[in-house]
Amino acid sequence: MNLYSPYIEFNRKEWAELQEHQTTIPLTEMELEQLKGLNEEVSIQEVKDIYLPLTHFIDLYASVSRELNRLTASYLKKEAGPVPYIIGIGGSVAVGKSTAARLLQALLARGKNNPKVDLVTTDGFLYPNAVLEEKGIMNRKGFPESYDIKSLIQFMGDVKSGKPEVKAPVYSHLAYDVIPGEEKTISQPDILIIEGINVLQIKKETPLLVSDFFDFSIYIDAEEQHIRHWYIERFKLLRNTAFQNTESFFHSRFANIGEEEAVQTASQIWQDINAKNLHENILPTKGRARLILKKEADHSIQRIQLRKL
Ligand SMILES: Nc1ncnc2c1ncn2[C@@H]1O[C@H](COP(=O)(O)OP(=O)(O)O)[C@@H](O)[C@H]1O
Ligand SMILES: CC(C)(COP(=O)(O)O)[C@@H](O)C(=O)NCCC(=O)O
Repeated sequence: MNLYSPYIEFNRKEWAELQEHQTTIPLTEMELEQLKGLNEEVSIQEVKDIYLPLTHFIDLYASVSRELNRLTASYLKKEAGPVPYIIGIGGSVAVGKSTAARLLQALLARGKNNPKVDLVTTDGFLYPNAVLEEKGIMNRKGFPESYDIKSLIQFMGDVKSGKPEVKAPVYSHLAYDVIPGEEKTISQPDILIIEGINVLQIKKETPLLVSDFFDFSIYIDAEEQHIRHWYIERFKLLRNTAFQNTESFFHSRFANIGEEEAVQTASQIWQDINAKNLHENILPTKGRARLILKKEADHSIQRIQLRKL
């Protein structure tokens, strides 16, 4: 290992072995099966080797952060109030952010004192399709200009300040749009996970960045060829499920297309929109994450990089 690298690097085996020194009771077989139901995609081995050590590591950081908040309040003689520990998860479209976020939420909620763990995705802060159409940027959904970044920053500030009830708009992959009037209420969680392709981006128009509110950040990385394949597979899955729903934005266009045409369509959308966004706006944010999880073709995480500070 390069002693002067900004990262501490682990291969899968080294990371999994961190778990052996844990005193916390490991997941029971029944809990693992329950998690499988929640995250049918992630293998139990992946939970044991990667996500359990990650959960314990984040737990450690969160408990030190809580102690620092307590000591600060005591020194300043000011009651700090509840300050959520905020974890950001970034990475490409279809790299596995929401799958990892759901699993991490379930595992962290099992921690000492059963912390309240909420999960929000930045998709909800996309402008509605009507606005994207009006701005002529429907083909740039997911690019920085397609988000109401000021509302997202306001949301982050309200949550971090411990406001009792903070509302986040909700995006539907079925409708392919923000759901009018639908909101998710965040009520002083102990931990908030916020996942999205833009969580580590630097925007010049806002004095603060989304990541200024983070206590920890993760970038899920993979070779583009793998992510493209995962995107196409997800599109095919959606075609056979969500797109069959007449409510789906894509129903009329994609519900009855053949497999070959579905692959061609997904490949074109990937190339024209998501790959361009990955190169221009998402991959450049990888170095800002505290932890980089590198996936291989089968979604298994084989390399973990922890930025020293
Ligand atoms: N660990 C995993 N094992 C197997 N499949 C996965 C895993 N993580 C994600 N996937 C699959 O990859 C695709 C993209 O995952 P998703 O969580 O939707 O990505 P994102 O939220 O980054 O867009 C989905 O079809 C999902 O089922
Ligand atoms: C809404 C999204 C920007 C969010 O990305 P994700 O949650 O998939 O990481 C993306 O799924 C998307 O819709 N991109 C536009 C091009 C496309 O239809 O894939």
